[in-house]
Amino acid sequence: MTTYSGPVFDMAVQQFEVIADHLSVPQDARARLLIPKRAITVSCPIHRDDGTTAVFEGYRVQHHLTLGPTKGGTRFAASVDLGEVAALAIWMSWKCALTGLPYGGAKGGISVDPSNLSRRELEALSRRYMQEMIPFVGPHTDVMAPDMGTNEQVMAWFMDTYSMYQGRTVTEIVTGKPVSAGGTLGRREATGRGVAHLTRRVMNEQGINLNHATAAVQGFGNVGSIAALELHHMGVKVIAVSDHTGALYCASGLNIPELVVHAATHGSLSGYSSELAFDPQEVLTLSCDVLVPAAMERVIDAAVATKLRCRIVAEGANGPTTPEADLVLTQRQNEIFLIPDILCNSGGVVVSYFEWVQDLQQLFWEEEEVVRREYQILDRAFDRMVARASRDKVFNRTAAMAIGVERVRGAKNTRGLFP
Ligand SMILES: NC(=O)C1=CN([C@@H]2O[C@H](COP(=O)(O)OP(=O)(O)OC[C@H]3O[C@@H](n4cnc5c(N)ncnc54)[C@H](OP(=O)(O)O)[C@@H]3O)[C@@H](O)[C@H]2O)C=CC1
Ligand SMILES: O=C(O)CCC(=O)C(=O)O
Repeated sequence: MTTYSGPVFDMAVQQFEVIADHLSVPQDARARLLIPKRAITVSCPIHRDDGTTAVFEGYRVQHHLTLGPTKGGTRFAASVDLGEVAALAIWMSWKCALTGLPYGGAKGGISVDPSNLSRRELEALSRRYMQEMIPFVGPHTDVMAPDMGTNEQVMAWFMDTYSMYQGRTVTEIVTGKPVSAGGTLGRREATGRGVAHLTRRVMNEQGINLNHATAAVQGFGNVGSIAALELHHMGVKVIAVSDHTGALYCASGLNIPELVVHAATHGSLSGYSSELAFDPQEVLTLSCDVLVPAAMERVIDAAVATKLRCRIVAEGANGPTTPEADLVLTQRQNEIFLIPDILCNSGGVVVSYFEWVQDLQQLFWEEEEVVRREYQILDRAFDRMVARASRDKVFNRTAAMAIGVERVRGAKNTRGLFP
């Protein structure tokens, strides 16, 4: 029995069971690997601008502490609940283990639609959330970062709130901060950049000419917009993009640099062009070389997976593909190459790790070095996944997760029963 529930948590469990079966993990050892170590639920009251008081529920789940502090983003979205956050924390563990980072996984969030808050309300809520979390986080316990609905500014408020409590500046308490507040060069771009780097690698290995290739991107936030921009700079025609306000399509390729500026200025893709407007449902099943889901979980179900008309799925989002869709994609793996989320979007946490290391040492790197080291770690993890998939004759997600789960399991077994 567990306190966690919901479709996203169920999905994390289903995925884990596939890996546990593959690795022949005994039934009585599975809960120890899967069930999170700690879950914190807090209520965050704030004064609204109209003088009323509102209370928002916040969460933080720390999956395991076996390899070091826990690490993971903080999501502000209406969908957030304990089950979703727990699933995301579990996925962070496999991701950090796959890439060889000295972390367990964590994730947090507040059940709130941030677009309904003024900037003052957002600051009050961010500060209150961190204040409630102070007893449970720390640079060597649990280090937060951005995720959906949060950004560098929110991280700066988190860092400032924690630091005021400590009576000194503790930049290493969160990553994804602005460079002016102890952040690293290259973190804002890191996730999308990593998605594009791995996509280019697969295109090169599959003999797909980048200058003739097309891509469709769902989600135009931090991950989706940077992935689209990087692919555009590599010569790929990005023919469709979407956010929650709608989608845009242009067969000869969208002007991505202009769209990035539009989205930054207007807060969404809305209002860019009515002539290019397109059905958002169609973005995932467009005929293209690369599909980048970079928004929500569970958008590729079995029905969508059957209809996919791309050659590469580069999972920028966490958990965009359901286990039922994985069965379809396993059957279609000769046609469609999957770059699974825990590898594809891991550039974000890899550069967060660099930020934490730089903050601890107070020694800062050039952006070139950040990017070079990011790609080196991604390439190594990619090589390991491909070798494992070929050795065990399994789907890419199974191979990537098996490496992650195995590393956590190995560390737990070596340390003994209790960590
Ligand atoms: N930020 C990071 O470093 C990392 C993020 N991720 C994952 O990447 C995904 C995106 O995160 P991030 O880019 O940071 O989040 P953002 O909040 O910056 O952007 C999310 C984007 O998704 C869009 N969106 C939301 N719902 C829908 C929908 N139903 N259809 C189409 N678009 C939608 C949003 O639109 P709108 O703005 O209009 O609401 C926005 O463009 C998440 O799964 C996150 O967990 C993974 C690794 C690291
Ligand atoms: O940068 C980090 O620490 C975590 C990023 C994140 O939340 C993720 O990879 O899903």
